[in-house]
Amino acid sequence: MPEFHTPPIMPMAIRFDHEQLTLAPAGPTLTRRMSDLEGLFRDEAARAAAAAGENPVVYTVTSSPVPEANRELPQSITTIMPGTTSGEFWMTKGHQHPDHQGEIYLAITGRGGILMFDGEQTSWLEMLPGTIGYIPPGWAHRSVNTGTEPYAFLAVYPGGAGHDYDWVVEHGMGKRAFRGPDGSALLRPFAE
Ligand SMILES: O=P(O)(O)OC[C@H]1O[C@H](O)[C@H](O)[C@@H](O)[C@@H]1O
Ligand SMILES: [Fe+2]
Repeated sequence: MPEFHTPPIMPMAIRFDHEQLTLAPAGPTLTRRMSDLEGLFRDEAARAAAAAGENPVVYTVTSSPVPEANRELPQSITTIMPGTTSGEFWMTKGHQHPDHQGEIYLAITGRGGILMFDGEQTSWLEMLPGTIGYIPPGWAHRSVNTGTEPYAFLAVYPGGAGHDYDWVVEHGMGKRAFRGPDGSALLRPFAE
């Protein structure tokens, strides 16, 4: 059998803690605060003011030890806090896979959505606990918390796909998700 790592990755069981929203054994984790999201919300001035003030945590990503390497299938739990910035729901940065490969998300808790953009079309998937969202190759993707509790999902993705954040800065995401009058998500044109 070919070996891709030193030491090789061995079969493993990964435990998901539904209360803590953690994986064990654990791999890398990251925390993204408002200061990490420059230029991504419609109201950049409001984002900058929040970053200069309390600088809240917007989301965390905790991974298993499976590496982001070709042919591996790493997993992560992303937890997005509830909130809005000038009415726009809190969200992940969003990225395109430089190597166009698909990805799946499984919603675990809370309420959210996946905004996808292929450069021409926008797609929006409602994500409730138990929903599996499929992201086809070539669709940039951003997750959004549309509820009032933390929204968490499991992602399983090809380890060699990579993360291109500049693509989203260059092309946008087609639409943005705002809190509508009744509290539910209202999609508006990206630049409106
Ligand atoms: O990378 P972001 O756009 O900030 O999204 C946060 C994370 O969401 C999911 O968990 C993906 O599988 C991760 O690869 C990604 O890093
Ligand atoms: Fe991805």
